[in-house]
Amino acid sequence: MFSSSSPPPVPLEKVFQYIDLHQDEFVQMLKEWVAIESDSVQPVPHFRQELSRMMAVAADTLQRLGAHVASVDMGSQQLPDGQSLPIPPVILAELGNDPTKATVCFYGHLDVQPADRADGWLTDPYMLTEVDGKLYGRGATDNKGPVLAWINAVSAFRALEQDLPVNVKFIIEGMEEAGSVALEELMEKEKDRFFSGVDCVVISDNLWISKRKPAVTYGTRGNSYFTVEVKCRDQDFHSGTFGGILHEPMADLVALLGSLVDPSGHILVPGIYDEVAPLTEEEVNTYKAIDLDLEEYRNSSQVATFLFDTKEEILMHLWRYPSLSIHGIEGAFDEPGAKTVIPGRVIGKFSIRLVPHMNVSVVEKQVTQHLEDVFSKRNSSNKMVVSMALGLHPWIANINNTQYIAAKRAIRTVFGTDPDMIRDGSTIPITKMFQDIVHKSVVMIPLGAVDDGEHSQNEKINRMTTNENKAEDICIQLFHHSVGTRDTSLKACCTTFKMTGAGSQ
Ligand SMILES: Cn1cncc1C[C@H](NC(=O)CCN)C(=O)O
Ligand SMILES: [Zn+2]
Ligand SMILES: [Zn+2]
Repeated sequence: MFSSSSPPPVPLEKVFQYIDLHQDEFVQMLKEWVAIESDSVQPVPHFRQELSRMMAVAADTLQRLGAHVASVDMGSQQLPDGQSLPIPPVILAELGNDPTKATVCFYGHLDVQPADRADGWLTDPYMLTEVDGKLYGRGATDNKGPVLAWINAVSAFRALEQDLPVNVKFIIEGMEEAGSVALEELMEKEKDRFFSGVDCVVISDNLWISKRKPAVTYGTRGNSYFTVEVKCRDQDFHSGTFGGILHEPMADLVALLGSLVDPSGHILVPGIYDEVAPLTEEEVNTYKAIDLDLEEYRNSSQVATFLFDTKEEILMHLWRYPSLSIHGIEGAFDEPGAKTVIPGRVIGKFSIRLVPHMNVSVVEKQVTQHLEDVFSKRNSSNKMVVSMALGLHPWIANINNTQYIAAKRAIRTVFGTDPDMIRDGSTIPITKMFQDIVHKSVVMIPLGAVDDGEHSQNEKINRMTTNENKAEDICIQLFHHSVGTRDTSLKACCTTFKMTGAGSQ
């Protein structure tokens, strides 16, 4: 239980001032972190070296803060082609272990999506560049900026020799963008060790849905990621000397991929909607309350027309219905020019975003069965292999949990408004592990803006969160807010930090 307006336990003005004065240093640090090409998606040794350098830099930063830091060796990853690559260590760091204080555990990741200037970046993706208060660079918003924001907030207290109102733990990984490889084993191992005593888990790895209104996130979709290989032989063919007498792998694959979803976005895999949670009227009302300007959303995403016309339908199809996306074809000819090849072996990649109460292994069976049915009707002599490369569960939180009440109160303090209670269509694999393995509930406090361009070209984070009511003023930014319920008696630690790099303009 909370007292509704207990004053913050430390004089926060000094902390805010410190943050304002040191923001250029924080941006400089982000620049150094962005310069590290910690790409976990492309499985090549160079990037894995960059990843371990990234984790070492972060471990060092936390150590200098006075944290007790462990870098946990995660072994190596076996790739389908037989190659083995090192997995970057996971950082487990602790600062403070006062049994009278609540313990907040922050999760973040320091790996990034691939980025290549040639993909259409206006600036070097690994060189943080500020334009009009926007800090462009790969990982700026996903997730290096937010991780640093949390570290900066702690460092402000340390620099001012102010007692932190909570104990803080950090778990920081380097494989999130690759599906958090091997993380589950670590969570099992640490559930009664590192995570014991944790009162609340906070993740800042998603975006607001609005440009104006801050948000708290209570659900994410899961993901089942499939590869479907169609093979005639390992080498390509000349289409002049073989075209006309072969079952072509690409033709099979295009038909298979074409059988997955209809033009309205409806997934064609039989049974796939069977377990989707039924929609209640009460739930529809929650979408009505969300601040989403469809016109602005369309414009900022540069999409002329979405599949749906209303805010409620759009939100439901992002958050509470599954979706199927086709990602690419390995082995296909994808260069400019008119090469006359018949690829001998191709691998299609697609994924289905999962929602409550869909089950990963049921979906795996349904998809495999569907593809086998479609393939067998083609009477192709090629070989088809379907496999599910990732199976990540959907997550939904109970928004009546104490940390949601705390998060709302923190946002009200900083922004003078209640947050939108949102879900997110993407997946943060660790969240469900916190729920199912460690039995800790998670609150997500997004720090990024709706137009930050996660995973896209010209990813950015804003230097400042601008509160509309305060126009050009430097606005207060939410960093960290926590409520401890360590004893049966109420213990509310309401702490609000300012930071650089949060929110939206
Ligand atoms: C790697 N991977 C494969 N399937 C799902 C993922 C995670 C990835 N996570 C995010 O983007 C977090 C967004 N803040 C995603 O949802 O695509
Ligand atoms: Zn992320
Ligand atoms: Zn990401």
